[in-house]
Amino acid sequence: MFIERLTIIGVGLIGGSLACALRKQGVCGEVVGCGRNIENLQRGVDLGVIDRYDTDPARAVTGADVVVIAVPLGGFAGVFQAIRDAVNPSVILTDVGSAKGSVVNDAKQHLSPALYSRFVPAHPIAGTEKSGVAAAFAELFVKRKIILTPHEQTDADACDYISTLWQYTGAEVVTLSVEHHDRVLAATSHLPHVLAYNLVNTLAQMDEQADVFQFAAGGFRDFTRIASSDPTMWHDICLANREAILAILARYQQHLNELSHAIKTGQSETILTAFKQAKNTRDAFFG
Ligand SMILES: NC(=O)c1ccc[n+]([C@@H]2O[C@H](COP(=O)([O-])OP(=O)(O)OC[C@H]3O[C@@H](n4cnc5c(N)ncnc54)[C@H](O)[C@@H]3O)[C@@H](O)[C@H]2O)c1
Ligand SMILES: O=C(O)C(=O)C[C@]1(C(=O)O)C=C[C@@H](O)C=C1
Repeated sequence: MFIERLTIIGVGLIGGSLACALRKQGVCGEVVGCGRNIENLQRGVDLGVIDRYDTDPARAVTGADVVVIAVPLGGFAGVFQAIRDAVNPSVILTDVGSAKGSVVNDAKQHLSPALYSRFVPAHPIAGTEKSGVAAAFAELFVKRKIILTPHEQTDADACDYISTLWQYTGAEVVTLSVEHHDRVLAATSHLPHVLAYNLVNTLAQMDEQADVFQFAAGGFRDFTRIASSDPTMWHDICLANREAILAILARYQQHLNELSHAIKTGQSETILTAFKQAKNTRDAFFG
Protein backbone atom coordinates (compact mmCIF):
# COMPACT_ATOMS: atom_id res chain seq x y z
CA MET A 1 0.00 0.00 0.00
CA PHE A 2 1.17 3.52 -0.78
CA ILE A 3 -1.11 6.57 -0.44
CA GLU A 4 0.19 9.28 -2.77
CA ARG A 5 -1.91 12.01 -1.16
CA LEU A 6 -3.69 11.68 2.18
CA THR A 7 -6.06 14.42 3.37
CA ILE A 8 -6.90 14.66 7.07
CA ILE A 9 -9.92 16.84 7.87
CA GLY A 10 -9.56 17.73 11.56
CA VAL A 11 -5.85 17.61 12.40
CA GLY A 12 -6.11 16.88 16.12
CA LEU A 13 -5.16 14.07 18.48
CA ILE A 14 -6.66 11.29 16.35
CA GLY A 15 -6.25 12.63 12.80
CA GLY A 16 -2.72 13.81 13.64
CA SER A 17 -1.75 10.50 15.24
CA LEU A 18 -2.99 8.55 12.22
CA ALA A 19 -0.94 10.78 9.89
CA CYS A 20 2.14 10.31 12.13
CA ALA A 21 1.70 6.52 12.23
CA LEU A 22 1.29 6.16 8.45
CA ARG A 23 4.26 8.46 7.83
CA LYS A 24 6.41 6.46 10.23
CA GLN A 25 5.55 3.28 8.29
CA GLY A 26 6.45 5.01 5.01
CA VAL A 27 3.07 4.26 3.46
CA CYS A 28 2.03 7.77 2.50
CA GLY A 29 3.45 10.57 0.38
CA GLU A 30 1.95 14.03 0.79
CA VAL A 31 -0.27 14.71 3.83
CA VAL A 32 -2.70 17.62 3.47
CA GLY A 33 -4.41 18.96 6.58
CA CYS A 34 -7.72 20.76 6.78
CA GLY A 35 -9.25 22.52 9.75
CA ARG A 36 -10.54 25.75 11.19
CA ASN A 37 -7.80 26.68 13.59
CA ILE A 38 -4.82 28.09 11.62
CA GLU A 39 -2.54 28.07 14.65
CA ASN A 40 -3.18 24.34 15.14
CA LEU A 41 -2.68 23.63 11.42
CA GLN A 42 0.60 25.57 11.31
CA ARG A 43 1.70 23.63 14.40
CA GLY A 44 0.95 20.47 12.42
CA VAL A 45 3.28 21.64 9.65
CA ASP A 46 5.98 22.68 12.15
CA LEU A 47 5.79 19.28 13.86
CA GLY A 48 6.00 17.48 10.50
CA VAL A 49 2.57 15.85 10.96
CA ILE A 50 1.22 17.41 7.74
CA ASP A 51 3.03 18.88 4.72
CA ARG A 52 0.58 21.70 4.04
CA TYR A 53 -2.93 22.79 4.90
CA ASP A 54 -6.00 24.42 3.43
CA THR A 55 -8.93 25.71 5.48
CA ASP A 56 -11.28 25.03 2.55
CA PRO A 57 -12.31 21.33 2.67
CA ALA A 58 -13.07 21.20 -1.07
CA ARG A 59 -9.57 22.42 -1.96
CA ALA A 60 -7.96 20.22 0.70
CA VAL A 61 -9.44 16.99 -0.74
CA THR A 62 -8.60 17.78 -4.37
CA GLY A 63 -6.44 14.98 -5.77
CA ALA A 64 -6.47 12.98 -2.54
CA ASP A 65 -6.42 9.16 -2.72
CA VAL A 66 -7.68 8.78 0.85
CA VAL A 67 -9.64 11.29 2.94
CA VAL A 68 -9.96 10.81 6.71
CA ILE A 69 -12.62 12.80 8.57
CA ALA A 70 -11.48 13.39 12.16
CA VAL A 71 -13.64 16.28 13.36
CA PRO A 72 -16.15 16.24 16.27
CA LEU A 73 -19.38 14.42 15.32
CA GLY A 74 -21.41 17.64 14.96
CA GLY A 75 -19.18 18.69 12.04
CA PHE A 76 -19.65 15.62 9.83
CA ALA A 77 -22.71 16.73 7.83
CA GLY A 78 -21.03 20.01 6.88
CA VAL A 79 -17.82 18.24 5.87
CA PHE A 80 -19.65 15.71 3.66
CA GLN A 81 -21.51 18.56 1.93
CA ALA A 82 -18.32 20.55 1.46
CA ILE A 83 -16.26 17.74 -0.12
CA ARG A 84 -18.75 15.63 -2.10
CA ASP A 85 -18.26 17.43 -5.42
CA ALA A 86 -14.52 17.96 -5.02
CA VAL A 87 -13.16 14.44 -4.38
CA ASN A 88 -11.73 12.07 -7.03
CA PRO A 89 -14.33 9.46 -8.05
CA SER A 90 -11.77 6.81 -6.98
CA VAL A 91 -11.22 8.32 -3.52
CA ILE A 92 -11.60 6.20 -0.39
CA LEU A 93 -13.34 8.07 2.41
CA THR A 94 -13.15 7.05 6.05
CA ASP A 95 -13.58 8.56 9.52
CA VAL A 96 -12.67 8.07 13.19
CA GLY A 97 -15.89 9.24 14.90
CA SER A 98 -16.75 7.85 18.34
CA ALA A 99 -20.35 6.95 17.45
CA LYS A 100 -21.28 5.38 14.12
CA GLY A 101 -25.07 5.66 13.65
CA SER A 102 -25.01 9.44 13.27
CA VAL A 103 -21.99 9.34 10.96
CA VAL A 104 -23.52 6.72 8.66
CA ASN A 105 -26.81 8.66 8.55
CA ASP A 106 -24.99 11.88 7.69
CA ALA A 107 -23.00 10.08 4.98
CA LYS A 108 -26.10 8.50 3.47
CA GLN A 109 -27.93 11.82 3.46
CA HIS A 110 -25.17 14.01 2.05
CA LEU A 111 -23.07 11.80 -0.25
CA SER A 112 -24.00 10.47 -3.69
CA PRO A 113 -24.70 6.69 -3.72
CA ALA A 114 -21.35 6.12 -5.50
CA LEU A 115 -19.40 8.08 -2.90
CA TYR A 116 -21.39 6.55 -0.04
CA SER A 117 -20.22 3.12 -1.21
CA ARG A 118 -16.60 4.33 -0.95
CA PHE A 119 -17.08 5.53 2.63
CA VAL A 120 -15.77 3.09 5.26
CA PRO A 121 -16.88 4.06 8.79
CA ALA A 122 -14.19 3.38 11.39
CA HIS A 123 -13.52 4.04 15.07
CA PRO A 124 -10.14 3.63 16.79
CA ILE A 125 -10.62 2.58 20.41
CA ALA A 126 -7.63 4.60 21.48
CA GLY A 127 -7.22 8.12 22.71
CA THR A 128 -6.26 10.34 25.60
CA GLU A 129 -7.85 13.29 27.39
CA LYS A 130 -5.65 15.67 25.34
CA SER A 131 -6.71 17.45 22.14
CA GLY A 132 -5.05 19.16 19.19
CA VAL A 133 -2.19 18.19 16.91
CA ALA A 134 0.44 18.85 19.60
CA ALA A 135 -0.95 15.84 21.50
CA ALA A 136 -0.65 13.50 18.47
CA PHE A 137 1.82 10.60 18.48
CA ALA A 138 2.54 7.75 16.07
CA GLU A 139 2.22 4.94 18.63
CA LEU A 140 -1.31 5.79 19.80
CA PHE A 141 -2.93 2.88 17.94
CA VAL A 142 -0.35 0.14 18.63
CA LYS A 143 -2.13 -2.99 19.95
CA ARG A 144 -5.42 -1.08 20.16
CA LYS A 145 -8.66 -2.11 18.48
CA ILE A 146 -10.10 -0.39 15.43
CA ILE A 147 -13.77 -1.07 14.80
CA LEU A 148 -15.01 -0.91 11.20
CA THR A 149 -18.80 -0.67 10.74
CA PRO A 150 -19.34 -1.17 7.01
CA HIS A 151 -22.90 -0.81 5.73
CA GLU A 152 -24.65 -2.85 3.04
CA GLN A 153 -23.43 -0.61 0.24
CA THR A 154 -19.79 -0.39 1.39
CA ASP A 155 -17.42 -1.42 -1.38
CA ALA A 156 -15.55 -4.56 -0.25
CA ASP A 157 -12.22 -3.40 -1.71
CA ALA A 158 -12.50 0.00 0.01
CA CYS A 159 -13.18 -1.82 3.28
CA ASP A 160 -10.13 -4.09 2.84
CA TYR A 161 -8.01 -1.04 2.00
CA ILE A 162 -8.99 0.80 5.22
CA SER A 163 -8.47 -2.39 7.21
CA THR A 164 -4.92 -2.66 5.80
CA LEU A 165 -4.29 1.05 6.44
CA TRP A 166 -5.10 0.62 10.15
CA GLN A 167 -3.01 -2.53 10.43
CA TYR A 168 0.01 -0.42 9.41
CA THR A 169 -0.51 1.63 12.59
CA GLY A 170 -0.07 -1.51 14.71
CA ALA A 171 -3.78 -1.84 15.50
CA GLU A 172 -6.05 -4.86 15.43
CA VAL A 173 -9.06 -4.40 13.14
CA VAL A 174 -12.49 -5.84 13.98
CA THR A 175 -15.89 -5.41 12.33
CA LEU A 176 -19.20 -4.73 14.08
CA SER A 177 -22.65 -3.60 13.03
CA VAL A 178 -23.38 0.09 13.58
CA GLU A 179 -26.05 -0.67 16.20
CA HIS A 180 -23.86 -3.09 18.15
CA HIS A 181 -20.96 -0.65 18.07
CA ASP A 182 -23.08 2.21 19.42
CA ARG A 183 -24.59 0.08 22.23
CA VAL A 184 -21.21 -1.28 23.34
CA LEU A 185 -19.39 2.05 23.17
CA ALA A 186 -22.22 3.80 25.03
CA ALA A 187 -21.49 1.43 27.92
CA THR A 188 -17.70 1.22 27.86
CA SER A 189 -16.73 4.73 26.79
CA HIS A 190 -19.62 7.21 26.70
CA LEU A 191 -21.12 6.36 30.12
CA PRO A 192 -17.75 6.63 31.96
CA HIS A 193 -17.18 10.07 30.44
CA VAL A 194 -20.65 11.27 31.48
CA LEU A 195 -20.02 9.96 35.01
CA ALA A 196 -16.57 11.56 35.25
CA TYR A 197 -17.80 14.99 34.12
CA ASN A 198 -20.73 14.73 36.52
CA LEU A 199 -18.59 13.66 39.48
CA VAL A 200 -16.26 16.65 39.06
CA ASN A 201 -19.23 19.03 38.86
CA THR A 202 -20.92 17.45 41.88
CA LEU A 203 -17.81 18.01 43.96
CA ALA A 204 -17.19 21.48 42.55
CA GLN A 205 -20.65 22.55 43.68
CA MET A 206 -20.15 21.44 47.29
CA ASP A 207 -19.81 24.20 49.87
CA GLU A 208 -16.46 22.87 51.07
CA GLN A 209 -15.17 22.98 47.46
CA ALA A 210 -11.65 24.19 48.22
CA ASP A 211 -11.12 21.54 50.87
CA VAL A 212 -12.59 18.77 48.75
CA PHE A 213 -10.09 19.29 45.93
CA GLN A 214 -7.22 19.89 48.33
CA PHE A 215 -7.66 16.37 49.68
CA ALA A 216 -8.54 14.65 46.41
CA ALA A 217 -5.87 12.04 45.74
CA GLY A 218 -5.24 9.00 43.51
CA GLY A 219 -8.78 7.61 43.43
CA PHE A 220 -10.34 10.88 42.36
CA ARG A 221 -7.55 11.55 39.88
CA ASP A 222 -7.85 8.09 38.28
CA PHE A 223 -11.64 8.25 38.12
CA THR A 224 -11.78 11.76 36.64
CA ARG A 225 -8.82 11.89 34.20
CA ILE A 226 -11.25 11.67 31.31
CA ALA A 227 -13.21 14.71 32.56
CA SER A 228 -10.30 16.73 31.12
CA SER A 229 -11.35 15.57 27.62
CA ASP A 230 -12.62 18.06 25.05
CA PRO A 231 -16.15 19.26 26.02
CA THR A 232 -17.29 19.86 22.41
CA MET A 233 -16.31 16.34 21.37
CA TRP A 234 -18.25 14.81 24.28
CA HIS A 235 -21.24 17.12 23.83
CA ASP A 236 -21.44 15.89 20.23
CA ILE A 237 -21.08 12.21 21.23
CA CYS A 238 -23.86 12.50 23.84
CA LEU A 239 -26.29 13.96 21.31
CA ALA A 240 -25.22 11.65 18.47
CA ASN A 241 -25.61 8.43 20.50
CA ARG A 242 -28.31 9.65 22.88
CA GLU A 243 -30.61 6.59 22.83
CA ALA A 244 -27.90 4.08 23.68
CA ILE A 245 -26.41 6.41 26.29
CA LEU A 246 -29.78 7.02 27.95
CA ALA A 247 -30.47 3.27 28.06
CA ILE A 248 -27.21 2.43 29.84
CA LEU A 249 -27.52 5.51 32.07
CA ALA A 250 -30.94 4.27 33.24
CA ARG A 251 -29.44 0.86 34.13
CA TYR A 252 -26.60 2.56 35.95
CA GLN A 253 -29.04 4.76 37.90
CA GLN A 254 -31.03 1.67 38.93
CA HIS A 255 -27.87 -0.08 40.22
CA LEU A 256 -26.82 3.09 42.03
CA ASN A 257 -30.23 3.33 43.71
CA GLU A 258 -29.96 -0.31 44.82
CA LEU A 259 -26.49 0.29 46.23
CA SER A 260 -27.60 3.48 47.92
CA HIS A 261 -30.50 1.58 49.54
CA ALA A 262 -28.16 -1.21 50.70
CA ILE A 263 -25.80 1.34 52.31
CA LYS A 264 -28.69 3.22 53.93
CA THR A 265 -30.18 0.04 55.44
CA GLY A 266 -26.80 -1.47 56.35
CA GLN A 267 -27.13 -4.56 54.11
CA SER A 268 -23.56 -5.66 54.62
CA GLU A 269 -23.85 -8.86 52.53
CA THR A 270 -25.33 -7.02 49.53
CA ILE A 271 -22.63 -4.34 49.59
CA LEU A 272 -19.78 -6.85 49.96
CA THR A 273 -21.15 -9.12 47.22
CA ALA A 274 -21.50 -6.18 44.80
CA PHE A 275 -17.93 -4.97 45.43
CA LYS A 276 -16.45 -8.51 45.22
CA GLN A 277 -18.26 -9.11 41.95
CA ALA A 278 -16.97 -5.86 40.46
CA LYS A 279 -13.39 -6.49 41.62
CA ASN A 280 -13.40 -10.03 40.20
CA THR A 281 -14.78 -8.82 36.87
CA ARG A 282 -12.24 -6.01 36.53
CA ASP A 283 -9.27 -8.11 37.72
CA ALA A 284 -10.16 -10.88 35.28
CA PHE A 285 -10.28 -8.39 32.42
CA PHE A 286 -7.32 -6.10 33.11
CA GLY A 287 -5.22 -8.38 35.33
N1 LIG B 1 -10.00 11.84 21.69
C1 LIG B 1 -10.24 10.55 21.70
O1 LIG B 1 -9.91 9.86 22.66
C2 LIG B 1 -10.92 9.93 20.51
C3 LIG B 1 -10.77 8.55 20.29
C4 LIG B 1 -11.38 7.97 19.18
C5 LIG B 1 -12.13 8.74 18.31
N2 LIG B 1 -12.28 10.08 18.55
C6 LIG B 1 -13.06 10.86 17.59
O2 LIG B 1 -12.14 11.49 16.73
C7 LIG B 1 -12.63 12.75 16.30
C8 LIG B 1 -11.59 13.82 16.60
O3 LIG B 1 -11.27 13.80 17.96
P1 LIG B 1 -9.88 14.38 18.50
O4 LIG B 1 -9.74 13.89 19.89
O5 LIG B 1 -8.81 14.13 17.51
O6 LIG B 1 -10.24 15.92 18.54
P2 LIG B 1 -9.26 17.19 18.45
O7 LIG B 1 -10.00 18.33 19.08
O8 LIG B 1 -7.91 16.87 18.95
O9 LIG B 1 -9.17 17.43 16.86
C9 LIG B 1 -10.27 17.82 16.09
C10 LIG B 1 -9.81 18.87 15.09
O10 LIG B 1 -10.89 19.13 14.20
C11 LIG B 1 -10.95 20.53 13.93
N3 LIG B 1 -12.32 20.81 13.53
C12 LIG B 1 -13.41 20.94 14.31
N4 LIG B 1 -14.51 21.12 13.56
C13 LIG B 1 -14.10 21.11 12.27
C14 LIG B 1 -14.76 21.25 11.01
N5 LIG B 1 -16.08 21.37 10.94
N6 LIG B 1 -14.01 21.19 9.89
C15 LIG B 1 -12.68 21.02 9.95
N7 LIG B 1 -11.99 20.88 11.11
C16 LIG B 1 -12.70 20.92 12.25
C17 LIG B 1 -10.50 21.18 15.22
O11 LIG B 1 -10.00 22.47 15.00
C18 LIG B 1 -9.43 20.20 15.72
O12 LIG B 1 -8.16 20.58 15.26
C19 LIG B 1 -13.97 12.94 16.99
O13 LIG B 1 -15.01 12.60 16.11
C20 LIG B 1 -13.93 11.97 18.15
O14 LIG B 1 -15.23 11.53 18.49
C21 LIG B 1 -11.68 10.69 19.61
O1 LIG C 1 -8.30 7.08 27.15
C1 LIG C 1 -9.01 8.05 26.95
O2 LIG C 1 -8.74 9.16 27.36
C2 LIG C 1 -10.23 7.90 26.17
O3 LIG C 1 -11.20 8.49 26.55
C3 LIG C 1 -10.24 7.11 24.93
C4 LIG C 1 -11.61 6.66 24.43
C5 LIG C 1 -12.23 5.73 25.48
O4 LIG C 1 -13.29 6.02 26.03
O5 LIG C 1 -11.63 4.68 25.70
C6 LIG C 1 -12.48 7.85 24.19
C7 LIG C 1 -13.25 7.97 23.11
C8 LIG C 1 -13.14 7.09 22.01
O6 LIG C 1 -13.97 7.24 20.99
C9 LIG C 1 -12.22 6.02 22.12
C10 LIG C 1 -11.41 5.91 23.19
